[in-house]
Amino acid sequence: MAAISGITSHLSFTVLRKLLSLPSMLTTHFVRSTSSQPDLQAIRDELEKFQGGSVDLEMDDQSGIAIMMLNNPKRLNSLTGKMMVDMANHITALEKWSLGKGLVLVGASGNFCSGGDLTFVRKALHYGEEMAAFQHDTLTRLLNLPLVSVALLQGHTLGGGAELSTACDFRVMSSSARLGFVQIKMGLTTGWGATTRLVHLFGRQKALGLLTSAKVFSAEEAEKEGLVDHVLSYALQPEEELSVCKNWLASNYCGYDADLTQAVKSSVVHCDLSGDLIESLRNERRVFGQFWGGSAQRVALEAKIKHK
Ligand SMILES: CC[C@H](C(=O)O)C(=O)SCCNC(=O)CCNC(=O)[C@H](O)C(C)(C)COP(=O)(O)OP(=O)(O)OC[C@H]1O[C@@H](n2cnc3c(N)ncnc32)[C@H](O)[C@@H]1OP(=O)(O)O
Repeated sequence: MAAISGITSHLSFTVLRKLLSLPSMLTTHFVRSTSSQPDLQAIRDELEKFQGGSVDLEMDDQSGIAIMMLNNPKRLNSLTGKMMVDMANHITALEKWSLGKGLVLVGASGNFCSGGDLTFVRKALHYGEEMAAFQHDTLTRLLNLPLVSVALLQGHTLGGGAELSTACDFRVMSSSARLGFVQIKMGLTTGWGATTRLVHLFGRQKALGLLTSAKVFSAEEAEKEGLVDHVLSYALQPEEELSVCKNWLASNYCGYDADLTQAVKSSVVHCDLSGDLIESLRNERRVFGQFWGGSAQRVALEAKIKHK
């Protein structure tokens, strides 16, 4: 959304926005359908019946970085209903993790995720909008976690797997991996919110191209298109790539106190969601006031840091 300066422009924008009743691009709360409010608890109970695989979470208080692993390797980590519920539960735990700074979303056995588990998909053809409602809520919460998140794309990242990758702040890709939004080839549009996130991430034209072409990108092509933030060296083995990705996250984006890292991410999310510059600046001032004169600032001043 183009930057708007000045109070008057802002007021006219706010009025225009209300007149056009433009929906905010992303919301902190699950986007409620006009027809009814999905009962997420009932959907959770139903999805849980579709067993297979798991999503596992390791939270390392020492480093402040958690690893969330999609664990259905015989089926290339495609997601069953039970795995969707596992992921939602882990995100609830991460929302409360006071020592958290970062999250790596990875698939087991050197493969990210090849989308919805087609056995689950075939059994749940009556349950599409409910599944989508649950996944929209989960992936919006994932994207808005007060942590810096990165998806490690190895092997195949297809369909819903590609959608999962858009619900992280960054994407790191293995040099031999492939990434594609193939839903249109499956007779579908996106079911887990990626259309909204792709337009927000890359703009309308690029989002439209990704979704209508169903192109499957190599790592080199994905990097050239700006779809991923870093491509790993060819020399690495799959098991080495997770450790390299965790170090990439730690050294680039999780080098400072957890409370500061969480405050910065939360302010970025607040601005992104509010679509109201005055409100966002008000929130930013409130957060700034929490740290000004605090211990971290006093230690930094004492250290006479030179930012060379
Ligand atoms: C909202 C979600 C969205 C939707 O529902 O609309 C979707 O994500 S739909 C699913 C989109 N994904 C796919 O269509 C991927 C289908 N699979 C493939 O294209 C290939 O498996 C590929 C390219 C990922 C890998 O091919 P390769 O030849 O290297 O391996 P295999 O095909 O032999 O796969 C190994 C093993 O994994 C099983 N598998 C792979 N993907 C899925 C999946 N999505 N669901 C369930 N099982 C999957 C595959 O069947 C093989 O198992 P096997 O027992 O040997 O048959």
